[in-house]
Amino acid sequence: MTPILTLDAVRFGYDPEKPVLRDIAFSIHPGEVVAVVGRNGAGKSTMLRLLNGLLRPDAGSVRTAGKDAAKLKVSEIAAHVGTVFQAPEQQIFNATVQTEIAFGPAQQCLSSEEQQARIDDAVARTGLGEVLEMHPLDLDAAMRRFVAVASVIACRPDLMLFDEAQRGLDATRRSLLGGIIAEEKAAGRAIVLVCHDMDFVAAHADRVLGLAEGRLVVDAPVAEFFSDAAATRAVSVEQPGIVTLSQALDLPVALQAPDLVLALRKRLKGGA
Ligand SMILES: Nc1ncnc2c1ncn2[C@@H]1O[C@H](COP(=O)(O)OP(=O)(O)OP(=O)(O)O)[C@@H](O)[C@H]1O
Repeated sequence: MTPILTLDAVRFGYDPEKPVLRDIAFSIHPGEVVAVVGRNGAGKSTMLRLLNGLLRPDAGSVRTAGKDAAKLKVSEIAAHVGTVFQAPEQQIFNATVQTEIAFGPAQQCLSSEEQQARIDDAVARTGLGEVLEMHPLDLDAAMRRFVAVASVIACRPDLMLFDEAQRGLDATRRSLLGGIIAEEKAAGRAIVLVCHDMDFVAAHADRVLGLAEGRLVVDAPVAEFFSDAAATRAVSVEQPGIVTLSQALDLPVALQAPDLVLALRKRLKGGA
């Protein structure tokens, strides 16, 4: 399968003499949900900015949709890579929720019917139907986040970057965001989550990229990563409670409560 995006031997430093990221190499394929983890300052947000072209590597290459990203403008990369930034107020610039969500599809070569269909779909899936005429910055922080999410999903990019998009959301909205991630994955789009919340990673990611000391020290399927104490230690994250519990019960690694319940039921029936 052709990757959506490939990094090869990427090095970057805000001061080129002091690289924040070194020798970074990985590819992202359609339908993957990839979590980027690591301690504060490990370089996660910097890596996202290399993926969406806001930063350019000092060495190495980024290929986006099969092309050398060095030859693409940020706007050309944005047609393939959409970003929900940590602070949505930094990306929101329209006076109503409706016009904010409509902005992206209007930049694409789409019929007005297709634009409207994408806007309606994004509004319905993010639950913003009641606030379309409001100024996005008059909404609470969680709703503002969903305005940013709706603006990105309405563009249907190949790859979406969510920088701590789950942070501060209540259980209902976390579940709404998780559902959107699953729907986008099912539609063959890829998602990168920069995330400090390991329960969210366990529930929604397929694969983990772990950064430490500016290097990619983990690239593993999520269950394998959380089962490996040395790997979680290397990137300074804790195992989610559900993984600790399944290991304590000597069951296969569960990433969500229903998996654990299933494994327990199987054991009680004498099946495991
Ligand atoms: N605009 C900038 N100019 C100079 N240095 C920066 C800039 N942005 C980040 N840094 C530095 O680069 C390093 C990596 O920062 P980055 O924000 O990418 O880490 P992070 O893993 O996303 O951290 P956090 O988990 O706290 O968000 C840190 O040492 C940070 O201080």
